[in-house]
Amino acid sequence: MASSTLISDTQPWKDLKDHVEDIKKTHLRDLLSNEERSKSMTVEFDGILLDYSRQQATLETTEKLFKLAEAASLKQKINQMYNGEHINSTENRAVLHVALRAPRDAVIESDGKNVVPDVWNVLDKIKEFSERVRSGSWVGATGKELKDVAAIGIGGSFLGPLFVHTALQTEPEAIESARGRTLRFLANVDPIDVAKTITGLNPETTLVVVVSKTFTTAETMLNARTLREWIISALGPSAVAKHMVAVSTNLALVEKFGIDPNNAFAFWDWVGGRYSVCSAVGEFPLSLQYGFSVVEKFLKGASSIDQHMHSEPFESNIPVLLGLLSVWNVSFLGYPARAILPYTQALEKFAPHIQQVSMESNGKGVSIDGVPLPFEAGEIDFGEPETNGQHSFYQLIHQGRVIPCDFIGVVKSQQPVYLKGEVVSNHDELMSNFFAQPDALAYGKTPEQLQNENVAPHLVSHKTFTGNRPSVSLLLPSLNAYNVGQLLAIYEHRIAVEGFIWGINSFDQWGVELGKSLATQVRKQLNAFRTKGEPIQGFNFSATTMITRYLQASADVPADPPTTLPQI
Ligand SMILES: O=P(O)(O)OC[C@H]1O[C@](O)(CO)[C@@H](O)[C@@H]1O
Repeated sequence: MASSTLISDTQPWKDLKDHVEDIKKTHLRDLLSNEERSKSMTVEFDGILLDYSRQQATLETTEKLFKLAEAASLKQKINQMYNGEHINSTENRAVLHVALRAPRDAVIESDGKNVVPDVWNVLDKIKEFSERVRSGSWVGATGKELKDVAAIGIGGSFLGPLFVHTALQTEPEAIESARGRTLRFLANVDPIDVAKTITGLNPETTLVVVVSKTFTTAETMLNARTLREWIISALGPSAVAKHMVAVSTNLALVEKFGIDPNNAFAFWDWVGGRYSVCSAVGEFPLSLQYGFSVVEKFLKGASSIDQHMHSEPFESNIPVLLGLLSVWNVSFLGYPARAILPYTQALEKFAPHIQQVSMESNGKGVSIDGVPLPFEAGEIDFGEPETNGQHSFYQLIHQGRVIPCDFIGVVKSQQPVYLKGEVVSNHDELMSNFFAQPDALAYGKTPEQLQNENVAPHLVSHKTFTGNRPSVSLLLPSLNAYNVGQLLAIYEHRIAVEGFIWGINSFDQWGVELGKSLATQVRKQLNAFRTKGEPIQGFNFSATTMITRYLQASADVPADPPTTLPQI
């Protein structure tokens, strides 16, 4: 274990700690009356507007945060990431998701090799293969076109692609290019998810894409074997070659599974699972559904933010500002959560994706050198598309705990609706809430205001809003593939910035291992009980009782059952 300095031991960290007292004396109501301050807290880049004037921060706070960035060597760490250094030190890997969306002529090196040509070889192969499937020149075992895709994968091999797919499903250009096609995702090992995925699909017209970086993830491999059985039982074993393809870094295991490695799409160990949506993990299924040209726009949007993140001074660098402010909220103001509130249904799956990117990256208890952190790192992320959340958890956000909020709005709706005679269009109605909520949180409502409104005295405290609740607002010009790419990259980089400041490794995930290995022990015992009647042993009283109860109550499950697939 090394003994490098923790960021909390540095003077800028201590200065910020002291500064909290000054900030506690302020109220957003007053801070927002300073127009100069507000003006300097808006940033615009490539059509995106960030307004962070509703943060509990003054210009002094941001100055101090920039000093903290300096103490954390933020610039050097960003450069190390872009230069392909092995910043994921516990796995001895580079972190180069930026190379996945770099222009064809860019040079990004990892271990002395420019990786961009490899990236584009795979992208070209994705383009070529998806065009063959989409044009009907690659057909299934019975000669029928493959109109439907079932992508099997979990975690980073699922959440990012699902978020992008959901965002594009209602986008006019994407709708046109996806006409007549279906893309579904199978993630959960729960057989109900298998049933939901294959319901209404015909094996004859379905292409199954197995997406797994390692090709060993228990859930994904069982689901892959299940859909292989679904194909084989309908079309025979030889159909697998036509109906199953893969995305993985482990091409040897792909072949062992029975998928022709020529029909596999590679990526590399320098792509973290949760940062892999721009690799074949997302690009291949999305390209099958929407065509490569749509996917390429998504990559270009992400690339634009990559360049901004790399070269823009911190004062106007959107991901850096967002990252620093998150650290301020979590580590100094003591707000452990963050609500992600997109005012567009198309971003329905954005918060679930960011939950993994953020919580798997920054949910760490030790520094990158293995030193226990004397402060909390990471955020609890949650969110809903609005205005649904307003009718669900906003009560707590307004009058209960303080939860810093990300308001994400879009200028032009993907699907505008105008009704003659209505006061505003449907999108204006939605956006009225986007503009109102941040101020409601910031200003609140005082007892004096309520008294002036003649509110009954016994209700005044119930109707009081303390305000002073921080948020940031991001306004996107529209939500096409390009903007979706921008949004993804902003959050990926913001989360990396937070980790760089906290001095943790945001690119490993050892915390997911323990539960997996305990499940392996349970799996063995379930099998031993069902096949040989062996008693449950090696667990504590609680687990033994629960497992035994489960097994006894499902004793009708045969020891060696015939293959059974969902019947819906
Ligand atoms: O792509 P794979 O190797 O199947 O892994 C899936 C997911 O499992 C994890 O390792 C742990 O949940 C994630 O980091 C990863 O995205």
